[in-house]
Amino acid sequence: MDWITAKEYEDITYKKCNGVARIAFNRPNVRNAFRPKTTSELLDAFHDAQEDTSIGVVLLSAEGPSTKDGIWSFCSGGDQKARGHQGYVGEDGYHRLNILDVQRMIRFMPKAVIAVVPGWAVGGGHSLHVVCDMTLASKEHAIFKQTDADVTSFDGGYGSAYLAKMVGQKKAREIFFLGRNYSAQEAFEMGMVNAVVPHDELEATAYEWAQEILAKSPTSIKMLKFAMNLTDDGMVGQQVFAGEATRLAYMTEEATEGRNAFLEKRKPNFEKKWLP
Ligand SMILES: CC(C)(COP(=O)(O)OP(=O)(O)OC[C@H]1O[C@@H](n2cnc3c(N)ncnc32)[C@H](O)[C@@H]1OP(=O)(O)O)[C@@H](O)C(=O)NCCC(=O)NCCSC(=O)c1cc(O)c2ccccc2c1O
Repeated sequence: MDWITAKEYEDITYKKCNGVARIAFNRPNVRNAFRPKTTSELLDAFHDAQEDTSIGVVLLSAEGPSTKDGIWSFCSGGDQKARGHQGYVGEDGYHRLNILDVQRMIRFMPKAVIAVVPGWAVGGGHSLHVVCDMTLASKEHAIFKQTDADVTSFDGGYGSAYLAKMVGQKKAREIFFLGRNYSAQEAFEMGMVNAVVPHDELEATAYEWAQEILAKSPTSIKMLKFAMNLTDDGMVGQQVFAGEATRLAYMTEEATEGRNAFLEKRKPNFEKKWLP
């Protein structure tokens, strides 16, 4: 794989290769905890990947291991050192909970996003893997854990309610109420991980999965993602799906006729356009 750096950041790395974008947490010595700078950088990189028509799949991964103790992490959630009275405090002094913006970006972006989990996926880091379209986990090092109820910073949206749709209500409550550690294999068995992969093969496997998706029709992948989101996303899910339906409608003859009629100041002629 010939990854090319797309943009330099402080808290993340951002690379591209053959239709795949790889966005990776890069604070391994604090288990890849995120602070407002991290989330701003994530939003910027995800936005770039969304706009780039050569990119079809995004891998959300992590650099590592920690240079302090050699331990691998995906993300340990909000940086507790950056947490103030109302939320996480940015360099500008304002309090933010903007990881939820990142979740929505992943959820609503018209491209597949795969979480590549090389180690700890904890708290808000656990919620991030939940919101990604698929998850691949390191057989040796991935550990899934929910600490939200330990630190009074709970994700009442996708991180918990959507997780419950994924693994079942009883299991989701166990994950949040007990805050235990789960191995990649246990996470796979409960349905929140797609595959358990030997650590050395994790990144290559994620890239291969991305290449398989890239061979499919982009419109189909987008519409299928939004269709699967729709039932859980209420009116916003309908809006996102319907927006793409409108885009497809723009491509019809009748849309051209409607637009031309307006511009030519005449009545549109939709005769014989009532398709069965
Ligand atoms: C992840 C761990 C279970 C790993 O344990 P381990 O024993 O392997 O490592 P250490 O505990 O010794 O950590 C090494 C090193 O990293 C620092 N660190 C780890 N995690 C964080 C963190 N989240 N913030 C800051 N620093 C962290 C740790 O202090 C050590 O530093 P040294 O200087 O001492 O070397 C374990 O580390 C752990 O439990 N971490 C905390 C997990 C956690 O509670 N995360 C926050 C959950 S809440 C959250 O993420 C969240 C954020 C939001 O913005 C939300 C917004 C809206 C809704 C919900 C949100 C939300 O849930």
